[in-house]
Amino acid sequence: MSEVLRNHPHNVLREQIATYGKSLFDRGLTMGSSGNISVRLEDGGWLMTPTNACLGRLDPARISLLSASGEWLDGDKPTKESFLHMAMYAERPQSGAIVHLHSTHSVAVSCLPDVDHHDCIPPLTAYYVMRVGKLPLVPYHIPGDPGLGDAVRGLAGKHSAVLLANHGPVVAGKSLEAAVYATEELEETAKLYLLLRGENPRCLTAEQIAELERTFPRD
Ligand SMILES: O=C(CO)COP(=O)(O)O
Ligand SMILES: [Zn+2]
Repeated sequence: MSEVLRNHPHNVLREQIATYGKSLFDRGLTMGSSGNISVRLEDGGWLMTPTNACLGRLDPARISLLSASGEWLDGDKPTKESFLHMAMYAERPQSGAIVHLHSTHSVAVSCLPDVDHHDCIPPLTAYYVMRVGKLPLVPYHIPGDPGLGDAVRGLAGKHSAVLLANHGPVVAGKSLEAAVYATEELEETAKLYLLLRGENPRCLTAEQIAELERTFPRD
């Protein structure tokens, strides 16, 4: 590899995507070749995980490079949900990274018949409110369906995270670290929600939520 390529600023981001992907996969937060990760670049393009890649075994050099218009420039063929990521970024100029997983408890919630489509998980803990907030449900689409982009477009301006019905979460963050933290918080709160179903848990009050939003504003 030439010195120019070795020192390319994208390389740090490529390594980060592979490191976080492995961490998520190793902890069972997504299985097989499910899930995808993207990071927005300064020139308006993106790095995205390749389609059918295992997040636990990403080769940084083969991560897909897309132009600002979504054209595949380099690396392996990008995720079939690149348009979904791009739709979310278009609504969220403040977001620098997006993580989509098939994390078990979040997927379980996405399959429940009686979830509130405007907000699938109640405000059980402070960190859930701080990192995720309200979580709308996106109606079921086949993976890779361009209709997913349209469905997300209407929601992503107001929400940094959405839950795809019978599928899984898509979570945006200021940085890749922030998107990963929010995805982890969502998964843990989905687990708590399932543990507490039928127990009539005490949720945070509107005042407690307002205090958190004042003290720890989400991007
Ligand atoms: O989770 C996935 C589809 O919903 C994975 O798809 P890709 O392998 O194309 O990224
Ligand atoms: Zn998926």
